[in-house]
Amino acid sequence: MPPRCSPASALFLPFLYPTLFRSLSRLPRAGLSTYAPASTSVAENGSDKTESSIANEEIPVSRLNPPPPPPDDYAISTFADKAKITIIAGGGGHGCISFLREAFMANGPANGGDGGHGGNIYIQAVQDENSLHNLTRRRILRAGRGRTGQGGNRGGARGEDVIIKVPIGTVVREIERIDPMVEENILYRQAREKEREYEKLVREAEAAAQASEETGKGEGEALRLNIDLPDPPEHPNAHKFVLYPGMSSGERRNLSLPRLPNRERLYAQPEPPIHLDLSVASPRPILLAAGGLGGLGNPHFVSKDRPRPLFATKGESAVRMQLELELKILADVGFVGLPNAGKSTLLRALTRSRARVGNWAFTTLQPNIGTVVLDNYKGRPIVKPRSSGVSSPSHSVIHDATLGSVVVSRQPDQVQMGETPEPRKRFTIADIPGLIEGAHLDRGLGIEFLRHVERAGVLAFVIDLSAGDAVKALKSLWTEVGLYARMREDEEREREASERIDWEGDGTNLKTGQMMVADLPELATEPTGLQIAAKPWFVIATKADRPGTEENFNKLKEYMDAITNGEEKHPSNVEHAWTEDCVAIPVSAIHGQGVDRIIHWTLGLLDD
Ligand SMILES: Nc1nc2c(ncn2[C@@H]2O[C@H](COP(=O)(O)OP(=O)(O)OP(=O)(O)O)[C@@H](O)[C@H]2O)c(=O)[nH]1
Ligand SMILES: [Mg+2]
Repeated sequence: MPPRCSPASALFLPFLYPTLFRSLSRLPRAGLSTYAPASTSVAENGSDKTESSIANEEIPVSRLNPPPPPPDDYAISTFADKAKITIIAGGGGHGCISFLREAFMANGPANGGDGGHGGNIYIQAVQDENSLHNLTRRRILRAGRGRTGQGGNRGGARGEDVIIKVPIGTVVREIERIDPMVEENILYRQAREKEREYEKLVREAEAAAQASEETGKGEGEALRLNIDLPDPPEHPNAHKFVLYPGMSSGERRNLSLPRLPNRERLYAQPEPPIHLDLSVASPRPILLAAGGLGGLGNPHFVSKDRPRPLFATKGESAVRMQLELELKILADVGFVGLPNAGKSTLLRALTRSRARVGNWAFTTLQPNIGTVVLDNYKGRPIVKPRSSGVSSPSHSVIHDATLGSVVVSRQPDQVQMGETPEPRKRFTIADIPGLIEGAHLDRGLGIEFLRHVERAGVLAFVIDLSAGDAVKALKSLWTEVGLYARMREDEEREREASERIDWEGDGTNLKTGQMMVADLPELATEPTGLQIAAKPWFVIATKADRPGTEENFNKLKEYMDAITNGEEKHPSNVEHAWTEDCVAIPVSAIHGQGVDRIIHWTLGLLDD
């Protein structure tokens, strides 16, 4: 692998505004070590090349300045961050009707096996997955059905379980559920009601006949025979039985079905609506849909009066659910920037990422994640917690060419024992496709990708100093981010409102169609946009190696200072947004310069 930053590249680096760093008090002195202060200013060089489209022809090809990907590069892996799937748990297998038959034993005892239970559907967040594209292709996932029981008391096999593996950061929402057991329970209650009414009528007729006999009118028998009763209602559970196919019509007429035993599902079906935020790897799969119970074989119904039951029960039908999955990548830092600003180059400079880089807009079409390794994989503690004030100067930042990553390390003799909390060993960065002005109107690639930085602890706005007014660029980026935050808050409120609506009763009252709104606290009235604007943020002013960028940086720095001092409003115009310590850090990602500052500054913000 070529070195991250070739020694020759320093020759091309006239300066990175050394005088401006003094105000960045958070930054350790050691962190400044990779900067090569220069005595000449590029502005003085009088170069008028300030367009972002300037090709980096004079910079040697390296890991940070890779040759452009071929136009027919099909190596881009598929990525999906949204999926709608239907899951169908396995139904239970039917119970078996069978009798032992042996030589000299034509009519042996009942020996039908029970049906197998249906398979369950689980979900699990795992490290190895990073996209939902597999699920978007499958759409319907079914667990295995339980097998029917067999003669000779052999139970049916259990249906196979399905485990849906999703990336960490997936949010699962239930949209619709059809649980046949709930419907069956409602029908059962209605059928029982009818049965009770019928039993009452019979009892009343019996009492009238009894009374007539007692008064000596002798009409009791006649009355009993002439009772004008409706046809007896069907057994409430009749549909749950499988009948012996060889049953004679006489046997069918005299068949009296028993009450079914109360059976609990093997695994408790989670209450609706399911809402999971899988923000950490799940140690065990989480149950989404429980399989149906297997039916009972005919030996379960043997009694003194019924030695040869000619029926068994059917397996339970299983739950079907529609789920919406949304992947919101969980990175510690989110890069937000205009297209071609240099985000992916910066990600390469900070991590071992192989993100695509190209001198045109929308090179990145899907999020890239990189990990900044801080402990050289040796578990050495490295960074003091922020509460101790300014970052310790005892840390040094080096570019580890062998690891290809930036490593921040502390001298072993300076490791202090008993430090709490445990120092961070790595952090992750999400690089998303560029945002353009009007992205909220679906211009460019839209603002949907912002969901991958929505949950980041820190936002880093990557601004190309050679592409015109940096302050304007920052403002327009924040406008898009602010609009996105409001849109998300609106969506969240709508979802919450719809979850509060409950149909009255258990469904028996559906005629009235009355809605009840649960007695919950009032919903917030207006979206504030604070969800994102309250996050700590800073600006990474990149391509600082290009000539004529210092003035632009100066203006940006002034603007950032004004925000910190309260002279300027937060660029998103959101009230109470984070304006504590707004800085702009100039870097030259292509030369790997300034990236150590980003690491230190980020660590400071993350540990806050
Ligand atoms: N001179 C110079 N060029 C840079 C620097 N950083 C990036 N570039 C160049 O800028 C161009 C765009 O870089 P990318 O990293 O692909 O930009 P991006 O922001 O990821 O672009 P999109 O993915 O399209 O949003 C490439 O030609 C890089 O070589 C830098 O610090 N200095
Ligand atoms: Mg990119």
